[in-house]
Formats: sequence, C-alpha cells, structure tokens
Amino acid sequence: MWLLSYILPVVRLYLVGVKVLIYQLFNKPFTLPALPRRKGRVAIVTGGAKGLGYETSRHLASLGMHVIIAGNEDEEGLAAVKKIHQETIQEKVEFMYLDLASLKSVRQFVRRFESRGLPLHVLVNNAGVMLVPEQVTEDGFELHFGLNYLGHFLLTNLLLDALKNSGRSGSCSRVVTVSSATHYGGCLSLNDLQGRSCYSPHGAYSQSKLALVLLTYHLQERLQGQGDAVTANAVDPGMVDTALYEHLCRPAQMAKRPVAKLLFRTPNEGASTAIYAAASPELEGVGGLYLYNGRKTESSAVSYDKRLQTQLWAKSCDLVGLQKA
Ligand SMILES: NC(=O)c1ccc[n+]([C@@H]2O[C@H](COP(=O)([O-])OP(=O)(O)OC[C@H]3O[C@@H](n4cnc5c(N)ncnc54)[C@H](O)[C@@H]3O)[C@@H](O)[C@H]2O)c1
Repeated sequence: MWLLSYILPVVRLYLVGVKVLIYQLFNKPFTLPALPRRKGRVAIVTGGAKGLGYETSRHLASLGMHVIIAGNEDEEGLAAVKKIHQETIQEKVEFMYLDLASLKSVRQFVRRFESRGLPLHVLVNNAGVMLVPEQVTEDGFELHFGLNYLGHFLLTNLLLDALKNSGRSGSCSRVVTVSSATHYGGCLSLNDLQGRSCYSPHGAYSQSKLALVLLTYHLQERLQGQGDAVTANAVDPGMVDTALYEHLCRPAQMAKRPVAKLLFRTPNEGASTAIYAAASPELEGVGGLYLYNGRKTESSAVSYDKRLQTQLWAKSCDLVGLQKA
C-alpha cells in the first residue's frame, strides 16, 4: 500500500511530462506579440533572479516597468539586477529579499514594500522548487506545499490592498501565478496537505501546483464578486530547461540532458506566457484562466471544484493566520 502511494505520483508526473514533450515536439513555442510600453507600472516577480523568473523580470523591465525581483539569494538577485540594468537600460529594477519558506520573511517583505509607498500593478508568483528531498519550512510545513503554495498564498493576500488600490477599470492590476502541467496529476487531500501519511516528492510538487490553480480560480471569483480592478490567472510554462530539475535522481538527470536539448523550451520561450498574462492588452480585465503556450486551456477537472477551492482557501487562512472574511 505504502509503495503504491509512493509510486503512483511518480508515474503520474512522468506521464504528464511525456505528454508535454510530445506536444512540444509538434507545436511551436508561443511567440509573444509586441507589447505596449508599461512605464510607471510596478511589478513584483518572485524568484525573478534566474530561470523563468529572470526572463519575466527582464522583459517587463524592457517594457519600462519598475521591477522588483523578490528572492532568497542576495548575490544572485543583485547579479540579475545588474544584468537587466545593462541589457535594458532600465534603472528601475531592484532586488528585495524574500524567503517564501518563511511566513515571517513574507510578512517582513510586504512591510518593507509598503513602507516604500509604491503602487503595485503586477504580482508574478513564479518562485518554486521541485522534487526536493523531504524537509519542512521554518514554520513546519512540507517544503513544496509551504514554499510553492502557502508562501505565495500569504504574499498575495498581504499585497491585495496594494494591487486593488493600483488597479482601475480599464487598467486592472494582475496576479499571475506560475503553475505547471504536473497539476494534472496532482491530488489534494485537505486532511493531509503535508503528505504525512506517505511522503512522495512527486506527489508533493504536483499537489502544490494544483493548489496554486485552485487558489487562482478562487481569488478571481472573490475579486470579481467584490468588483475589484484586479485579475488573477494561472500560467503553465511547459517544460523548460532551468535549474528546477536539479533534484531529479541521477538516472533521470542523465536521461533529461539530451531530451532537454531537443525538446525543452528555453527560459525565454517558457516565460512568454507569464509575460503575456502580465502585460498583454488582450487580457485586460480577463481573469480566472489557465494559460498554456499563450492560450486559454482547460486545467484539471478537480481544479474547477468550487467547494475544494473554498475549503483550501479557508484552511490556508488558518495555516498562515489570516482572517477568513
Ligand atoms: N522549468 C520547467 O520546466 C517548469 C515547468 C512548469 C512549471 N515551472 C515553474 O516555474 C517556476 C520557475 O521555475 P524555473 O524553472 O525558472 O526554476 P529555477 O530553479 O530556475 O527558478 C526558481 C526560482 O525560485 C526561487 N526560489 C526558490 N526557493 C525560494 C524561496 N525559498 N524563496 C524565494 N524564492 C525562492 C529561486 O531562487 C529561483 O529564482 C516554478 O514555480 C516552477 O514550478 C517550471
């Protein structure tokens, strides 16, 4: 029984991976249309120092946005800022420390951001880890769940007022959350969000990415219900050659290298859907979508379960100590 609970998520994750690779073999990557200048707009990109986040930050900066790279590695963050400065000649790119595996750090980050008195037009929830060995966050949450999902849940909630105050009808603020095709193989058990009954890194990663889609849909419904000028969309970058795969086991690493060369997207290609969701005029006022390769796509059936969305939201509020209202 234990073996089955461990192996099933592995099989599901690899099957999803194969499906994505077949799609990528036969379909061209999404080409970003020319986007309008966005001078005066402010964006926060979590994990914006490398991989998809870096490409997203660079592109938003090239549109004239003030980009704040939020990450947990100072040196890498400052190097990314320097590189973007050189490439885009955009002065308004900066790094701010944020460790999503610490709720205290998330709260400190938001306080520091608020003390600046800046508006906030775009929040890209991009940072993430995949298939890390079993470990917990500072607050005792399973790492995939705590960092990929719960850290972003708290961050988004604490930044909502800034997003609402900066959005206008015809120029909504945007929350863009980076999920993954692995969410299709994800299961979410509200009674065992930490995977304590049987831990599987594959199951934990897929669950965290499913939780982000559930969060996006519920958030969009709440924002729409309150008439706020903020939209929320989830994006799926496809399979992209980044450091995210560093925790694959050795045989999988060896198999991945040649496959990645042939079939994976580049970080620039992979980031295009997130950039599109963050800045495209076509998506003005449009929320509640799962976007893949630049297009609206059906997410998994369970992600549309409104009861589950509401229950997860309530449970997440409890876990991070937020009021449920
Ligand atoms: N690469 C892919 O094939 C792929 C596929 C689907 C989804 N994604 C998602 O895309 C997002 C970006 O991943 P990537 O491929 O660029 O990987 P990456 O490893 O290159 O980047 C991950 C980023 O997250 C940051 N990060 C990690 N732990 C953090 C913490 N505790 N606090 C703050 N930031 C932290 C890292 O510093 C890094 O900047 C992730 O959410 C990932 O799940 C990637």
